[in-house]
Amino acid sequence: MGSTGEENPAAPPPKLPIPGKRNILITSALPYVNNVPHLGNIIGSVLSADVFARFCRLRGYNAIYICGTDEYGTATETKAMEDNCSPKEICDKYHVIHKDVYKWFDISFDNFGRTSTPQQTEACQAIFKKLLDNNWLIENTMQQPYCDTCKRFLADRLVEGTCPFEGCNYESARGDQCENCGKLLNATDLKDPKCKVCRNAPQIRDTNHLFLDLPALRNKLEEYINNMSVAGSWSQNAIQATHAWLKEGLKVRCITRDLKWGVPVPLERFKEKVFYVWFDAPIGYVSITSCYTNEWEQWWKNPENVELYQFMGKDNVPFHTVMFPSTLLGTGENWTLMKTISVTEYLNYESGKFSKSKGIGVFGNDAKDTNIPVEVWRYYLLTNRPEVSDTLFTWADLQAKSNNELLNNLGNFINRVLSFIAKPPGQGYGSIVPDANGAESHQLTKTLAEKVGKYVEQYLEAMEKVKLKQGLKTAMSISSEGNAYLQESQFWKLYKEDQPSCSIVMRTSVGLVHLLACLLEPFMPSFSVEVNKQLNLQPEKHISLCDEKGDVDRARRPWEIIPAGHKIGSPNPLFKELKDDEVEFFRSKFAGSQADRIIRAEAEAAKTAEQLKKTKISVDGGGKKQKSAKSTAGAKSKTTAEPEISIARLDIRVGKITKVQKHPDADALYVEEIDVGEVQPRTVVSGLVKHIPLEEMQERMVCVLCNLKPVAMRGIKSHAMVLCASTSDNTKVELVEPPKSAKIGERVAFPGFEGEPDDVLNPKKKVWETVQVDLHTNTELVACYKDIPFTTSAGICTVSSIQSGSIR
Ligand SMILES: Nc1ncnc2c1ncn2[C@@H]1O[C@H](COP(=O)(O)OP(=O)(O)OP(=O)(O)O)[C@@H](O)[C@H]1O
Repeated sequence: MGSTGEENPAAPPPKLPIPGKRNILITSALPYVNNVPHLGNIIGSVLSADVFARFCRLRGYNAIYICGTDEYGTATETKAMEDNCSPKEICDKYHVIHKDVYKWFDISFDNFGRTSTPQQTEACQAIFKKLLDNNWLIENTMQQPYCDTCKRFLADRLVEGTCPFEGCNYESARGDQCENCGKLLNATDLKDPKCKVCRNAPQIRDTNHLFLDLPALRNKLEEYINNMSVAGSWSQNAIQATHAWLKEGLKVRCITRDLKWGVPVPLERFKEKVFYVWFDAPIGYVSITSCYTNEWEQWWKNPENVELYQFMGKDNVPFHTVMFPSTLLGTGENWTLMKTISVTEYLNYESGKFSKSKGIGVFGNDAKDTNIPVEVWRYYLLTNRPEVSDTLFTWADLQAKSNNELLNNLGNFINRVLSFIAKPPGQGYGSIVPDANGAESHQLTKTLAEKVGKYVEQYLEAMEKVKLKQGLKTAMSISSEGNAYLQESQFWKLYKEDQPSCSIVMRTSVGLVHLLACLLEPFMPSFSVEVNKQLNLQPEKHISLCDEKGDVDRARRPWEIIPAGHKIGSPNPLFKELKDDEVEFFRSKFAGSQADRIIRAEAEAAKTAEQLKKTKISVDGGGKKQKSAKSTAGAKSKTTAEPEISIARLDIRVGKITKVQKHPDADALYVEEIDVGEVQPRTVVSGLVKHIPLEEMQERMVCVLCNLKPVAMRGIKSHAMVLCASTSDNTKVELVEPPKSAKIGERVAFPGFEGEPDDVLNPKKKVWETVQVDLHTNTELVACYKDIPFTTSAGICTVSSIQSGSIR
């Protein structure tokens, strides 16, 4: 395989294994591309692997961390079909979203790639050919639903029907699994099956597929599992899940699919098929490494010198302990097989499960929007990492941990130390770290140093075994010890009564501050950067945890960590209190599904707009006719006649789309900037993605209804509406177009219906809804209100092909 050639020339050269060093290759389960990752996904894979990668780098190991989006397969094809775009477009969009979320979470990948690359095709096909040459593949005929209308075989999840299990009989069971009873299914078992796309009943047809002969590979596989699970100290949950598979008896596993979006099977008679996503996804680790360096084989075909650590949630285990190793073993090549697997159980959300498909829980982008700093998020997720059993995310727990552990313990310790040192001479040390003569014989300090030494040992032991939660807890204990030490020493009294002892306490404490910044760096890198800034230490001076450099020994003599005479920077509080009302706000904001939240947000926005309007009316006391009618005298206004409902009350203007893009959170919507003759263009959201290609929207002249009440659509406020004609069945939609030479911003006229438009149409009066009934195109393709054409200074407005359509 070659390199992508896309490497950034300014980036450091890719790391390669170094003889004699510990070379550690770290991967986290490739997140599936079709959605935004939630906090469960983040702690289950990328964040956990990131902590370990950062720890390895601190230890001076030669480590790289590889991940990327898993892009092929049915789920992407289905999502693309739903969104009326290509699978590639779905992948491009979500790859960027994933990348941004992980960037915000400070995930330190050496390469975050993707699986839809030529390198992936090359890697998969090469491995496949080896398996074929070595006779580990079997061809079998399967029966699969085929849709005559859609002219294709249907993936299991594209078939819906009644669950065949007695007592369930759920009518919308998916071909791969029944959501109601949770049982795994074969699409052919469903009663009354239907194609999910066209709702026709599929037929069952024969189709040939290739299978990996796992039973024949069993001996090789078991030898690997037995040796490596001990050598790599696999976690109990990984061992259990693997043995459950072995116990069920290894069966041949199908590695091909009748799909288009995937790596093509390089055999003439299979040329219409692609590899199954679980065959190709783990090979993604290899191909993404090959995009990082041409010398990828030094990492992947070098088991003597490289240790492979893989991180994932529990549902991914058998694919990494059985399927992927069997695939690699079957090639007969000298692959670096997984040494250690770190598996999480599930993080659940408040009272239920995180769900991508149902949109339940807090998602990567939501975390950012809360303004709770990333270090708090990382800390909370890691203290709550589901290492041995499922754990629960609750807002109350996040608040308690943030306030009690980060603010009151860690933040408090650091701030007390640095603020005291920063005080002017006479009250403190004028920011200069004092000396610590006699620290070895200062009893309180000696006792503290012994405890800290032990904690550091325990921290290292836990982290080496990937017991991340334990590592974090141990590091935090050092902060508690620090607080107790400060308290016991009564340093504020010592300052007045025993200056040498006070200096010892302060220099030891500032050493602990630096040690904490180091030990906690894998968990909260942004916190460590800030502490080092407040300590006025350059990042390169950061203490490492290398045995060779003697750093671990130094941790046992904390007064030696920061030299006397060093000038610290300005101390600032590191954490903020999370208040009850904030937490309550988040809890209700993120309750229910994402869809519920959008509805709630829109209702909220409408309410606020209504209130604002009322406020404005009473403040400026009139001017325009609508306002004055209401504001002149409360009771009187009730009797004022509502102006007659006609097109004259609508403010339809000629506009030009100056910019258009897809809505970041809604696949059916565009977000446009439209010039309607005002100082600023208006932002308008339109549901036209399925009907008009993006490039055809660009620079188009349009008719824009400008006095609808602004409304938020999936988080973006739309300040007008683009008028379109549609056929009665809504299958075709076209823009209502003014003549090219019409003036941007001019009001579209309807001769005979003159008059000033309403400032803003009151939704309660249903003006728009009433007028809309009479908006249509005629047989000449002219846009009309009743039978009066939409008229501009340059002529009438038309549509391109829809006759007698309705306009809205
Ligand atoms: N609630 C959770 N807690 C911890 N880890 C999780 C949770 N949900 C998923 N994971 C893990 O997150 C990683 C990435 O998941 P992935 O993107 O494949 O999607 P998924 O949530 O498993 O859903 P799907 O496979 O339906 O797309 C996997 O290793 C998975 O095991």
